[in-house]
Amino acid sequence: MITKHVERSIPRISLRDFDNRIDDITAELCKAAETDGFFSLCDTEISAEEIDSIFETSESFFGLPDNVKATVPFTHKNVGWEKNAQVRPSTGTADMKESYQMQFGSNMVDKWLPDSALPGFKPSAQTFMHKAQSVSEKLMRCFARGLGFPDDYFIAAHDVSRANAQTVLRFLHYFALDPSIPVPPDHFRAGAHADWDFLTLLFQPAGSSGLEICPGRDVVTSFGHGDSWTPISFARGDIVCNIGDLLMSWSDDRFKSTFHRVRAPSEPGRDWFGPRYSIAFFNQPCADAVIQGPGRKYEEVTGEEFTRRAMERNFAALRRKREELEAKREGGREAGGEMARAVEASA
Ligand SMILES: O=C(O)CCC(=O)C(=O)O
Ligand SMILES: [Fe+2]
Repeated sequence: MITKHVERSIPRISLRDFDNRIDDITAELCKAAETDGFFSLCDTEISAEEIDSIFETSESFFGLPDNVKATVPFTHKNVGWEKNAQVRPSTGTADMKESYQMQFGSNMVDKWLPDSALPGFKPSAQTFMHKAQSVSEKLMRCFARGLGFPDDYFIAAHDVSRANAQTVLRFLHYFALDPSIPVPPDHFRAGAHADWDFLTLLFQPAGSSGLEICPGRDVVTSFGHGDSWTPISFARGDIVCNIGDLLMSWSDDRFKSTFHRVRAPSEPGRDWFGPRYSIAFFNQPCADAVIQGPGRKYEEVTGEEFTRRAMERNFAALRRKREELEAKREGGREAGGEMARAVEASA
């Protein structure tokens, strides 16, 4: 599919003087959530230097040999390391990346490398997770207010001090590509998807390009997206945030969980072909959190059930995509056969 690029700008929201400005910030956040579902944050408690430093930590992890990273493999508890293994239903092909996911709770047992493998890694990752959680809790307070819930309603549902917390910090490394070898059009660094968490915080070194968004989704139960994409750039030290399917559902579809992707570089001279690093913090509900919007549009579900259904929808969409690709390949083989017969007949 040919990409149509559309200029849009996402709002930049300052968290300066948060306690005194909470109502103004709430209004800005809700407006952003109701439109494109993406916004960037500045003046947070995470400094640009802290973001630089966590990228050094992430690069040191990815610099380890694969056989060391493979000692903490990805599991269905949504933690651990994977490489070339995440297939998106939108593409049917694996993202060109590796990633390592960490959590706060008991799912991380045996999923941290020993300190001798990467001295200081675990405490620096955990310190950063707590800072990202603290920024997230400010946003949760505002979104609760905006929806008419008590201020600490979403914070309690995402309590990372509980053993059944599911919130994730994800380090991502998209591989360097050779500019002389064109990437097929259906291959992406990260294929189009919507996040199924409550709210995602994204960090990038300034100047890394590739992230694109495609707003326009009306209901959380639909899987499709349009074809008008907008590139998003990051100012140094800013955090780009997006609403996930869980908050879209919890707001009765008022706040939008928007499709996004990371395009592969395609034009030497314009695009960056070197490695790309990013960090995502996914706010996931505790397994026993009870989820229902103020207007009760969707039936009440637990955090565990919501996640299970989101994964099921994802796998069903992936199955459909695989069948579609298989049918195309069969069609291609048959058309190829017809062509061969036609050539034979005309020879
Ligand atoms: O790397 C990025 O910029 C985006 C990553 C992302 O969307 C994800 O992992 O869900
Ligand atoms: Fe995402």
